[in-house]
Amino acid sequence: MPAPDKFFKYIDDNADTFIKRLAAAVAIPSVSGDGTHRKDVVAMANWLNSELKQLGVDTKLVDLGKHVMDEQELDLPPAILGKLGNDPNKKTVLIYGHYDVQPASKSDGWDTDPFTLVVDEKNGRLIGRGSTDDKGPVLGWLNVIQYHHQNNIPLPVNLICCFEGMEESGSEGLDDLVRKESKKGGYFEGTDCICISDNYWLNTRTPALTYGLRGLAYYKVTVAGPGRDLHSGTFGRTVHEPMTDLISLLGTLVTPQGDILVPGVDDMVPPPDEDEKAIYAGLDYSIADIEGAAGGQIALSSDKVAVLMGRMRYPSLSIHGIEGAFYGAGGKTVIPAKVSGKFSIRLVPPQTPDNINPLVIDHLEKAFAKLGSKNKLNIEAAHGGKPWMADHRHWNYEAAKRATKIVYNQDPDLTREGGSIPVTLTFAEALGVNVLLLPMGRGDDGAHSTNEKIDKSNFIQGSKLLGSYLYELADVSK
Ligand SMILES: NCC(=O)N[C@@H](Cc1c[nH]cn1)C(=O)O
Ligand SMILES: [Zn+2]
Ligand SMILES: [Zn+2]
Repeated sequence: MPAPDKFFKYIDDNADTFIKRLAAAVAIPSVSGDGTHRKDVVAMANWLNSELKQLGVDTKLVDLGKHVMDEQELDLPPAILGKLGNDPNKKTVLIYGHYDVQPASKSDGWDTDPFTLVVDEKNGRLIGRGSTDDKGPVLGWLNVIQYHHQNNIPLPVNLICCFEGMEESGSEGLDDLVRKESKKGGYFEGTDCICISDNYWLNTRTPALTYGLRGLAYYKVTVAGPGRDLHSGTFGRTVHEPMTDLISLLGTLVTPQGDILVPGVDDMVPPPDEDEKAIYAGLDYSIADIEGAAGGQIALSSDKVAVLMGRMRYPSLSIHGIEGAFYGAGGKTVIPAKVSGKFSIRLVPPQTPDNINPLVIDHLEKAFAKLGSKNKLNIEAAHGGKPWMADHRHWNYEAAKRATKIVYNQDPDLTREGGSIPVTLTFAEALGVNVLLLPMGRGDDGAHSTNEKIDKSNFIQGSKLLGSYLYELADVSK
């Protein structure tokens, strides 16, 4: 049975209430990558847990232990596990999402306070950190549950929830929990399929289902030498400068055209055949889409297939920042004593952090040796995850295709995502079931960026899509 009309009407009628709930979630600055915000991440867990409980979900908070971040030992935020329904005649779907967010501050270039949801009625946008990644989609599930709870209607499937607060910082602690709870007698036992809403459409007009994610290998490379920051007038051309060494090293990693210079990394990936290229050629996508989403006319190629393959089926290396460098206003003439460059590589099959790390470390050590510097080099392979691919001909995808057609009256694009959600592969391997990525937001939402938004229509239609997917799941033959 498809989702009833009164479900769709309920979502439309309650849009303002749902937006208020999203505003309350955005107001909690649950930045997992900044230790000073850890109490906020925990506050967000408590808030979400309490909302779920009020909607009749049987939840528990799971302590994931401690970890060290920036030389400080911190409690990991809890995972929230929940169950709704336990009917042996229904399918059981596990939904995953995250309640932590990327850092954001007005000084990064936001037009408004990132933690105050701005309802831009003129453009139909809800602007705030986490609006699309991933508080909006997580609350989309709550919107669906609320309709059933308030109307005393059972869900068409049994639901198991797993929400975490460390996704943006390597999902620490979660893999062990997923493996433990996937065993016989564990919390996730009986799961038939998984749905994750934590990525984006390719463009701004075509809904998508996603069957692949790139993996990630994240690095911190530190160069240190002087005992303290130095005056460049007194010490310039007198000592080996850490910043100069680091810039030289970072310059050996990738070309401005995106080719990865670490020997062996690009070569590991087999070239596409003509059939695969035809898949990319058939996607509803243009150079204007990528340039619109990037906010500049800066695409690496004017060939749509080349650009899509760069995002979906090739690795990429990005340099993110330099810790310890002078970056403020004014012209401070300092030689920083210790600087750390941060970069990451998005991985595609058959690449994994285990087979990429030795190549990167070997390359950096050789490049540093060539500099002839007396400074010291330290290389840290920080968090990472393997790439993931799923079978998009599976009934889980069929249910989502039908739901998309019902809600949007369109067939979805079938995409591979350039980003990473490392726990996806852990779920797939530990439970041995199909995983579907069902994005809610658009390609120009600006996740991780300034002025992150979700369109109001995507939040509302996306909530309908999640609900409709559950009804189609109940119907589809296994
Ligand atoms: N929406 C998924 C997402 O944004 N994932 C992050 C994961 C990550 C890893 N390190 C920091 N964040 C991504 O960057 O792809
Ligand atoms: Zn993210
Ligand atoms: Zn996310």
